[in-house]
Amino acid sequence: MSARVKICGLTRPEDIDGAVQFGADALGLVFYEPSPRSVSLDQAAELAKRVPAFMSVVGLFVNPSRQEVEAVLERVPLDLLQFHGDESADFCASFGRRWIKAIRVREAGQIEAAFEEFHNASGLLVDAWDPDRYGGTGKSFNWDLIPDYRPLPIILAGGLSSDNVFAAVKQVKPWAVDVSGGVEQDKGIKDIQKISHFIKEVHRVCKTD
Ligand SMILES: O=C(O)c1ccccc1NCC(=O)[C@H](O)[C@H](O)COP(=O)(O)O
Repeated sequence: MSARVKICGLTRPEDIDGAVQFGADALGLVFYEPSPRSVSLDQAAELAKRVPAFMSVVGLFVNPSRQEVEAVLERVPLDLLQFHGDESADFCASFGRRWIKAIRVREAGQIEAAFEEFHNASGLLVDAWDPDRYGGTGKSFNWDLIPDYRPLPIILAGGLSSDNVFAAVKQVKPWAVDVSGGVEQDKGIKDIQKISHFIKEVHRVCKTD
C-alpha cells in the first residue's frame, strides 16, 4: 500500500494544476503571514476553485486567533484544518471541522504523548524541530522516534524530497507524506517536475512491496 501525498505551501495556479495532474492527494495553503508561502484570502479562494472533487484542500495555521480561522473559513472552502503551532486540542476541535495537528519532533516519547493529547484529530503530522521556525524548514528528523503503534494516522513531513521519500515510506510506512521545500525552485514557487518525480517515488514503493 502506498502513502498519500500532500503538497504544502502552494501559491500559484500553475502549481495547483501540476500537483492535481501528477496525482497529489492533498494541497496545503499557508495562512501564516511570516511564511514566504503565505497566501491572502483572495489568492486562496482562487487557488481552491481549481481543485477537483476528491482532492483535499488543507488550510495551515500557526497559533491563529479564532477570528483569523473563521475569516478564512468564510471565504475559502477548506476540507481540513492543519494546526502547526502550540494550539490546544480544544481549540483545534472548536471549528467543527476535521483537523490535523502538527508537532515538531526532537525527543523520544513526544509522539506517544501527542497521540493522547490530540486523540480527536484526523491525523498527526510529524515534522522536524527547529529553534526559530514552526515548519517548512527543509530539515528532517530521526524517523526511529516514530512508534509502530499508531492510534492516529501518521503524516510524515520534514526535509522530504524525491531523493529520500522512497526510503522514508519504506521505513516509516506513514499514512501520508507531506512536502514543501523539496518540490520547490524557490520559496513558495513549486517545480512541477520535482512534484511529478516526488509522487512517482512515493508510488514506486507499492510496486516494490
Ligand atoms: O511552509 C511553511 O513556510 C510553514 C511555515 C510555518 C509553519 C508550517 C509551514 N509549513 C508546514 C508544512 O506542512 C510543510 O510542508 C512541512 O513543514 C515540511 O516542510 P519541508 O521540510 O520544507 O518539506
